[in-house]
Amino acid sequence: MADAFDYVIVGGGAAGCVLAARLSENPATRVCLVEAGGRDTHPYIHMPVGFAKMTSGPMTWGLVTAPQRHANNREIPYAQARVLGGGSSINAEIFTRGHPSDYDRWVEEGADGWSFKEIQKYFLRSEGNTVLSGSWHGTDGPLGVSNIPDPQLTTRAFVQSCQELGIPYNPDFNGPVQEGAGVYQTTTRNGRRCSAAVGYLRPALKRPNLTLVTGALVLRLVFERRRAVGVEYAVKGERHTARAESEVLVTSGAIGSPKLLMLSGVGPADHLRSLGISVVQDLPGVGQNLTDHFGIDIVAELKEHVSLDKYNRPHWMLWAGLQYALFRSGPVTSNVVEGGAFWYADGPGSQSCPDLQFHFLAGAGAEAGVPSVPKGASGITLNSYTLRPRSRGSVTLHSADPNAAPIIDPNFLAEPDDLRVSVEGVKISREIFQQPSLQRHIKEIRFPDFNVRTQADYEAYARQYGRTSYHPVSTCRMGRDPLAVVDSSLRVHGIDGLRICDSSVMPSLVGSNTNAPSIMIGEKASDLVRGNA
Ligand SMILES: Cc1cc2nc3c(=O)[nH]c(=O)nc-3n(C[C@H](O)[C@H](O)[C@H](O)COP(=O)(O)OP(=O)(O)OC[C@H]3O[C@@H](n4cnc5c(N)ncnc54)[C@H](O)[C@@H]3O)c2cc1C
Repeated sequence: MADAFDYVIVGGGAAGCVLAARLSENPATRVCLVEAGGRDTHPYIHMPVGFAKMTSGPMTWGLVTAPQRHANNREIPYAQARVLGGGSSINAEIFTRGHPSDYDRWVEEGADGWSFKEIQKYFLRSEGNTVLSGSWHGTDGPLGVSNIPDPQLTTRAFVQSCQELGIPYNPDFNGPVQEGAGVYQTTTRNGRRCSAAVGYLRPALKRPNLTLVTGALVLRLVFERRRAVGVEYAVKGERHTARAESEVLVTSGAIGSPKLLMLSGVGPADHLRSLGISVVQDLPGVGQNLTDHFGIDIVAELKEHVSLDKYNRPHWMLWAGLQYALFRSGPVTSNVVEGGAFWYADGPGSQSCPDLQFHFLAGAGAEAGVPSVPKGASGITLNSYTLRPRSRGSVTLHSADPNAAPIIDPNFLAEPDDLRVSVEGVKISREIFQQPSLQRHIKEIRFPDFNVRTQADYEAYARQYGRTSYHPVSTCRMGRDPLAVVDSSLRVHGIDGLRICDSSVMPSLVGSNTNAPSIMIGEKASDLVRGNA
């Protein structure tokens, strides 16, 4: 017999953990959270620097893109989390929230009630900032946010180089002004990562009305006529059913959510039929509109060992480990991607808000698939992307087998403007590296090398080296148009008892990293479900 709950939540990622914690606040509500990955016990998750070790391997789904037509037909590694906490357990911990105009645009795109003014309270409710306060910041929320205790020398040089280039210092990217350069705040507390699993779920797990099932791949949603009534999942090959007497809430992320809907018969009818899947609801937008930030890295070799690469050598690694174990300080408290900037491809004033974001990594070769410096040398990396790309891709099914990876086609650089803005990002990155504060540490910019000079060279570089920035969204877009999948209360069009409550519902990509916005969606979803919104 199936276990029965009021709510079954599919996917214990950033948004799913928020929802499970909020809905189980009412002791009379029975909540079940089902996660495909394991518990978040690995030490790399909790040490901020561990991010660099987790962009491939057992805590990811091991995905790659379809050949990217506009990026030299490369099949690009596509890291997405498969562990409790989802992306919030393996991400780079950068805490940014987008620009207020991103949310106001969502309203124009059909998401009534999601203007910045209306959703800001959810950002504030989630945020437990240990440094900043005032009308732009929450201090009491479950999501710990703090400053990087001891930014690397090269990070500080990066922020100064930006200023030398004319990009002003900004101590708070989440305040009234987004533009400028500074050191990111991170989702950490007391020198440890604060994922949604740590901040939200862990304290809630002691509640008897909250059931957590991990290592459980949800195979399909169960429908009675047009109502979702539960889920079928597999643990170690054994099948189980969890019944939802109120609603099924899908929070499987921008890749996992459309995949699960399509496996369950909700999606583009022709595509589903071609795979032998019976159609419950024809929704052509499921899996469409995939949007992601296409990040392009430049890498320099340093004259001396003044970046985190120094700690790749065993004796320094041991030293860093001891410092962290004894004092919770030192390089292990770094999220690696310490520095950042928001700026303009065509110069200040060219847009009403920045159209480029930069990430400075105090090291080289930290992430899977990114070029590095010669073995034994130390390096630094600067990544940039166009904040609001126009290219749209898709997630479709390879087969009706729930264990098969879907076809992920972000369609990077399909739109000429994305290439143009991206190239400006690479040029500005190079200029930042050429300013005095960083120049004094740099031996040689290795990627792009000195052969990259003309516009055509830069375009070729972007096509060859660009990659995911791990921000897929919009594959189950909120809205009213024919390609919208959910309404502004996150209910799936045409189906009862089913909502999608994660990054996949964003009407369009926000101009920043996407963890805090996904957590905000989880917060607002919890109010929509409880009828408090
Ligand atoms: C490597 C990496 C670095 C990033 N860096 C940053 C950063 O520094 N700052 C930032 O703001 N954002 C960052 N992001 C993005 C951010 O983490 C995501 O936007 C956010 O986690 C999305 O939340 P979500 O709840 O929509 O999905 P996720 O957090 O991905 O959660 C989805 C969960 O559902 C589970 N799942 C999927 N399918 C099923 C199924 N069929 N059955 C059961 N469970 C299932 C998955 O295992 C996963 O745990 C990064 C992401 C990654 C992957």
